[in-house]
Amino acid sequence: MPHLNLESFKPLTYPTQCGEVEFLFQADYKNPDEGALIATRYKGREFFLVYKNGAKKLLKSDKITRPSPNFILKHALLAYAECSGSPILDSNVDNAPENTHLKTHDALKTISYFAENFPKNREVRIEVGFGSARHLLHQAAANPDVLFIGLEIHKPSIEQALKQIVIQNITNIMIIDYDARLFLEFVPSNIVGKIYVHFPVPWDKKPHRRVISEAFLKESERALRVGGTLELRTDSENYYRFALETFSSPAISRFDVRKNQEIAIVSKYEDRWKKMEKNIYDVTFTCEAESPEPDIIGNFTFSGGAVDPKIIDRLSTETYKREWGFLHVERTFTVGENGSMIRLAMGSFDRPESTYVLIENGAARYYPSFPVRSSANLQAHILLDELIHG
Ligand SMILES: C[S@@+](CC[C@H](N)C(=O)[O-])C[C@H]1O[C@@H](n2cnc3c(N)ncnc32)[C@H](O)[C@@H]1O
Repeated sequence: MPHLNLESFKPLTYPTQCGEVEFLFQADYKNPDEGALIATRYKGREFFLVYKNGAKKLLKSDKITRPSPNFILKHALLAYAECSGSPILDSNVDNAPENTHLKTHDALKTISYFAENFPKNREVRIEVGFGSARHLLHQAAANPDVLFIGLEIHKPSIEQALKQIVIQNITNIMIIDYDARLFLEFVPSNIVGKIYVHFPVPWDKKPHRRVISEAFLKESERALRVGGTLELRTDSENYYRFALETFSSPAISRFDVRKNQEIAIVSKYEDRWKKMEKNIYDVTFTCEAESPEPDIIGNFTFSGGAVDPKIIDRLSTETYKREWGFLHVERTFTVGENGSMIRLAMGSFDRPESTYVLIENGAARYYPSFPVRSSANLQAHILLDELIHG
């Protein structure tokens, strides 16, 4: 993770512009000696830099709002140090200019792109955790009429894929840096031809983090068109057994199992397992029925009426558990003289979302972007709205 180790941290006067980078405001931890978040805008992305005041004085990215590609973050870190006059002791941030491959691509999309206007004019295929992107690139080149959506959460893999998309001049791939477990809720019903889940992380010690789950399967079934398939390929005996159990629960669809089946393109992982002579399992789920469109109503605006800052402090001690999921205020911050900010975890237990709510002049809003518009997040929002308005 790119970071700077500073000799001393010097705050800015906000808002301020430093070249093309804007620094908008600073949110201090409740104990300001711990550090602060710095709201930053660059190349159309808004995110927080984090200053951590410990044995070292570190300036790095906030995990929740971290921008992609990495160039944006690196540039913002260096801009902060330069404009504030904070001397850098050491860092792992190079001063490399923006990668020209990344500059010209428009394959990288945000979740709001899909949430607002999901492309529906052609068959969609989704690859979950594309890694080296060998399979994704191969499939896209072989099926030019199909739109491929690649989901990944590992930034270097995303940058690699974007580079290859430009080099190979591929126009039918969209990449998104997003958790696959959250993404499917945004996909309209009955438009997906295939969902590939190849060699997912087995998470044997933390099975709740697995991509495959009953909820994922339900959403896949809704998004798939009749005859569409969800293809799990794994070398993990445990994951295979877990998938069999999970795939057995829905009543209306069927699945097939194959062992050591050859496919057209072999991924880096598959290469490795083959050399080790491991068994490779395919579990393929086929959708057999049309699904209705999802019925998610509501939005993420807060009702009017001033928010009492004292309530924010009280909220931070509790986790509110409900049948749809939970709401938990993880941290509170102060912003300037009268503002505050909270960091929340919310939504469903197996797909929690972390987000920030900024409170200025008694009015609350999510910052820098709305949570994902899932039914559990909307429920959590309704609860939060009630709580902060007493
Ligand atoms: C073991 S690698 C396999 C990569 C590739 N499919 C292959 O066969 O070579 C698993 C990939 O899934 C990604 N991943 C893990 N959890 C994910 C999630 N919830 N959403 C999207 N990608 C995820 C990881 O970052 C990693 O690149």
